[in-house]
Amino acid sequence: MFGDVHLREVWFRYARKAAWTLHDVDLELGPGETAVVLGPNGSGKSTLLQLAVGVLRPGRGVVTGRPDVVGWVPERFPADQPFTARAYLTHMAAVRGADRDAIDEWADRLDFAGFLDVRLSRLSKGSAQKVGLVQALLSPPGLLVLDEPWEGLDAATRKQVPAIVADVVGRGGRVLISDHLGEVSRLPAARRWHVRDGRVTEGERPTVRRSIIELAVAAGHADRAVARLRADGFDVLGIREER
Ligand SMILES: Nc1ncnc2c1ncn2[C@@H]1O[C@H](COP(=O)(O)OP(=O)(O)OP(=O)(O)O)[C@@H](O)[C@H]1O
Repeated sequence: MFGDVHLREVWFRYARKAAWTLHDVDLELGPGETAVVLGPNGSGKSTLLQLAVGVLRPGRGVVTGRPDVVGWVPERFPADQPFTARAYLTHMAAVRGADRDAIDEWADRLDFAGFLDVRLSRLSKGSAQKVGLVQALLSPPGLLVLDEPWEGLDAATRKQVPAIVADVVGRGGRVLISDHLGEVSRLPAARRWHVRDGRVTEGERPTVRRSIIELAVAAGHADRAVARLRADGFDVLGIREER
């Protein structure tokens, strides 16, 4: 979990001799940090995210410090597969060495439990996106990459995105999110990376000054306390058990 994910002098193009889609990209994202990637359609936001995930390789430069567990939710979950959501997620949990209970926990949290036994190809776009989100969260990711998470999801799940981000950064993970709907206001403490003309520039760092308060509650009440704090708009940065 330690250290920055670093895109070092990264250049990328989709074909040899084509124009560079991104060039001179030098960015770092540290543990506990969130960055929102902003930019017009076709500017290269998804490309940047896929370079960070490792599904695209830079033409020049290198990405270092990528953690072992990377959760990636592409813009569109590929739902044309002949499995039920549960069979797919069970397989993904086995591949990732994740606890199977995580499937039911996330399905409950995202109000998706009733769809677990439906075939992926029969799910609505919003439900398929939830499967994509759950597979990315089965093992707590050191880097979570969400491509336009607000777009495919229903309103109730959209509201949960900041809490999911808070969970990941609270465990020392990093989160990278693209956003062309202007939903970034839901994440006031996030850094902003602007993609334009193939370059990525950092926006002004958020200036929200925060006070960090540590609380202790009886272990059995932790979930309820966290839910209430989040409902009141507070950032819950982390939860740990007393030894
Ligand atoms: N597989 C590909 N092959 C060739 N060109 C591609 C490919 N994927 C994307 N591009 C091109 O690369 C550029 C950047 O695309 P990208 O999808 O990264 O932009 P984006 O900012 O995420 O766009 P949007 O907001 O519309 O999702 C665009 O000109 C796009 O047409």
